[in-house]
Amino acid sequence: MSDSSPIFQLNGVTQQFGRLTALMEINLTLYPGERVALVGSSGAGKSTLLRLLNGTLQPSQGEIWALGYNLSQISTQRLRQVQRQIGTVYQQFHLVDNLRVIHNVNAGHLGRWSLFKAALSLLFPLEVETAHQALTQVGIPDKLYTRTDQLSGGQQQRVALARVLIQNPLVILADEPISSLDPELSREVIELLCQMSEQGGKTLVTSLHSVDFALRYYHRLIGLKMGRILFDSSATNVSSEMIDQLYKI
Ligand SMILES: Nc1ncnc2c1ncn2[C@@H]1O[C@H](COP(=O)(O)OP(=O)(O)OP(=O)(O)O)[C@@H](O)[C@H]1O
Repeated sequence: MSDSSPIFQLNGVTQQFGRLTALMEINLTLYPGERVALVGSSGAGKSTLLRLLNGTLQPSQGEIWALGYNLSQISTQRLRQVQRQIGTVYQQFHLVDNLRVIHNVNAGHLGRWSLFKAALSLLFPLEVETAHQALTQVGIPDKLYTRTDQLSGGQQQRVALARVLIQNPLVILADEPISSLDPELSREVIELLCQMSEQGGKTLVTSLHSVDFALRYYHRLIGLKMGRILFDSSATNVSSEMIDQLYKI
């Protein structure tokens, strides 16, 4: 894959859940280093699109290419290799609450570590300095040994970001990463995500309910409405009419 090859390409992708069509005939190309926000009402298909991109969902129709591979035609082993290059951050953090922070951060190594090493690290934490550095980058270095469920929501989302830093993927997908945070923490988390994308040259795709954040921090906005792409535009070209149309019932 050359630097300018698409990182994702979707050709005629439709996603059905029983009789419900969550996404309809999506054609989309995303390039390395792009910062893309997915916006649209609840149920528009944003999370479904992210699950298709990280290969946790297979499309009902169409093709998904990620990092040069057609996801429905590769071996399980190759799929795991591709997925190692795609880090996902979720609204509900997806952390193990009763473990200390260091173990949740070290989960970023899991795609590379053997089962033995992973089990050993639960008893005697490995790569402590690397975990500490990642936590320093997200602003909570002192929480290394705190139990995860003793942290605030904003701090837990930072732990999830530190885990992605450790995973060091080519792509970061973030599914409504700020919906359970207050406006100030939301801004900090979005700024951290953008910083991670910018410093590492990583592609960032984020689903967001806040159009303001999308316009302020992202290069490209994709407006999804009832499973279709209503617009796909640079942030500077998104007009208030386009936003009104997106949220109009
Ligand atoms: N596993 C599933 N089984 C059945 N229906 C599903 C499933 N996942 C999503 N859907 C449906 O697909 C549609 C799109 O859902 P999706 O979660 O992608 O929307 P969204 O834009 O992310 O919404 P929100 O902003 O509320 O998270 C919705 O109608 C949802 O109920």
